Amino acid sequence: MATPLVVSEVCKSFTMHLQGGIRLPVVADVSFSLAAGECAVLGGPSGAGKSSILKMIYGSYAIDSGQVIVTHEGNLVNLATADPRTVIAIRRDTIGYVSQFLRAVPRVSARDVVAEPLIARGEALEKARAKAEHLLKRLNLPERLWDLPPATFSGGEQQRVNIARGFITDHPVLLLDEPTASLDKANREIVIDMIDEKKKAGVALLGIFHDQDVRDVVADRIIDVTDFAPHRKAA
Ligand SMILES: Nc1ncnc2c1ncn2[C@@H]1O[C@H](COP(=O)(O)OP(=O)(O)OP(=O)(O)O)[C@@H](O)[C@H]1O
Repeated sequence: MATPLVVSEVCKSFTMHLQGGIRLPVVADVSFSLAAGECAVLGGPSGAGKSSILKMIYGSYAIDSGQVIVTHEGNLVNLATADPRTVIAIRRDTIGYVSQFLRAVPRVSARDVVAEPLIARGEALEKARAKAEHLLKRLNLPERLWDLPPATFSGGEQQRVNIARGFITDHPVLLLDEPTASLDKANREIVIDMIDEKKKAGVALLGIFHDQDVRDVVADRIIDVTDFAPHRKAA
C-alpha cells in the first residue's frame, strides 16, 4: 500500500506586504511521512508553525519549496504544484480537515452542513442526512438544533458540528487542528473514540492537540516542529 502522505523539504515564509515586504521565515526543511492507520501529532510551542504546516498540506497556504506528495485516486500528486481543480478534488476525496472553528454557511442547517461532504461525493441526500444525524447524536448535539444554521451555536456546539462534518467521509488522510479545544470531558472522550476508529479503518491522521491528556491518548508519534525552525537551518 502506498504511503498516504509524504512531506519533503518543505519551506514556508510569509511576505508582509504592508510592512515593506518583510519576509518572515516560518518553517524550513519540513520532512516526514504518514502511514495508514497512525495518528501523528505536531508538537512545539505557540508560533512554531504547526497550523501553517497543516494549512500547506490542505492547500490553504502556498508552499515556497519542497513537496507534499499525496496518494490521490491511485496517483501520486504534489500539492505544492497542483492546480486549483486538483486541490478541490483532493479535498473532496482524499484529505479531510477539521479546523478549530466552523465556517458557518448562512441558512444551511447543522444537519446539512454535516451531510454536505458526503453529498459532494455523490451520496444520496437521505442517506447522507441519516449519517449526519447519527454523528450529531453521537456527539450529543441536541436534536432541537439539527434544523438550525450553526452560526448562533455555542463554541462547543459549533466544534461538534465541525467534527461531525470532518469525520462523516472516509478520506484516507485526516488533518485535525485542535478538534477538542472547546469540548467538555465527555465529548472529548467521544472524539478520542472516533479518532481511534479512524485509525483502525486505516486512515492516516495528523493533528494539533494542545490538550496534553488528549494528545497522550491519541498520538502514536509526536513530530517536533522546532526541528524545522528556519534559524536552525541558517546556523
Ligand atoms: N497568514 C499569515 N500571515 C503572516 N504570518 C502568519 C500567517 N499565518 C501564520 N503566520 C505566522 O507564522 C508563525 C507560525 O504560526 P502558526 O499558526 O503556524 O503557529 P502554531 O505553531 O500553530 O501556533 P499556535 O500553537 O499558537 O496555534 C507565527 O509567527 C505566525 O504569526
